[in-house]
Amino acid sequence: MAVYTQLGAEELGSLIGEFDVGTLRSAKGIAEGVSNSNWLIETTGAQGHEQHFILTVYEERTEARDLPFFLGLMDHLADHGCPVPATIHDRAGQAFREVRGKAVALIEFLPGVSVSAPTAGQARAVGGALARIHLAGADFTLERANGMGPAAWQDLLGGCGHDGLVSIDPALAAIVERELPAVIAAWPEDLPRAVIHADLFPDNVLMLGDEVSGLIDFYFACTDLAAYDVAVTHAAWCFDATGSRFDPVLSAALLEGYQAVRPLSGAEQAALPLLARGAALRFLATRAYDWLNTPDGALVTRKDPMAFARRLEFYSANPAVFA
Ligand SMILES: Nc1ncnc2c1ncn2[C@@H]1O[C@H](COP(=O)(O)OP(=O)(O)O)[C@@H](O)[C@H]1O
Ligand SMILES: N[C@@H](CCOP(=O)(O)O)C(=O)O
Repeated sequence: MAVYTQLGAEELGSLIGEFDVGTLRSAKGIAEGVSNSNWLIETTGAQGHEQHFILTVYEERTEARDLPFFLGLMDHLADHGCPVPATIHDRAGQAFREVRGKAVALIEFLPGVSVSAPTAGQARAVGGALARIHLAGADFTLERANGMGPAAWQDLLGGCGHDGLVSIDPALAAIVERELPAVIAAWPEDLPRAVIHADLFPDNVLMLGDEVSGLIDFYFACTDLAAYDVAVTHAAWCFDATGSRFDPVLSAALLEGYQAVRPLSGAEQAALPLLARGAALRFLATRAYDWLNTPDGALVTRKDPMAFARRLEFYSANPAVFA
């Protein structure tokens, strides 16, 4: 359930009144998502034709100081023809406002559904869409460091401690103690950089058939290695939900789709096995930390860290999947 901030009808109505989108007709809380509060908003529309939007109230995991980067990037990519929702600016031209001390933005609604069992055609389309945002972001002027890079994995997994990891699964501490130092020691710094999404899981992609109609949830976007984003997307799309079964057909399709738009250099290709181990560690780290630190009864559903420990083991044992 992702509506943490309750807003009354009057409050929503006056908030919508700050934008040139007509008046509020309905507001439905959206259950999907974990980080922020989202509503599907319907208005009478500025020209009298009904319109739909997403209203997002940014909760504690999204820093307001990062919003000019995230929302500016979404506008930039939308302007460059990528299937990314643009921000609706208020009458004063601002991309976000404040309500109850929290930042809030009105965002273009895009059609489509998030798939749970992707086809090869869908994986190919996602690879292509990822490559297009990497290219289109090249002239985006803002930069943001990756707050979920190797130093954060170390902090988060260190914060779990050996015993905490063992309490999640008896094998987990040994996997982390073997993989984390090895991946960090070999982490490349000299590969091409881009503005990356950094969290392009199936739930952050809207699809209509085999077409990508929306890339959403840019709230981990940052400036980092383009090939690392390929590795994150590979880890997110090419396994079953438990991380137990790798799908070589999806893998080939995703990589082909990406390379048809932005071919990887030899150095990027050679780094993919290591970058994929890093991607698996990144999601293992946040999931393990949340597993141990989310209070019982919290609204957020904890995600299984072992699903990424299994991916990590797979990538470590099978570097040839990227050959
Ligand atoms: N621009 C959009 N167009 C259509 N649906 C959207 C849009 N943005 C978000 N959604 C819907 O809201 C849900 C939650 O959004 P998301 O940004 O993933 O939240 P969170 O940051 O909390 O994970 C998505 O799964 C999707 O169903
Ligand atoms: N994709 C991450 C969790 C981040 O949640 P999101 O809803 O903001 O994409 C994971 O699966 O661990």
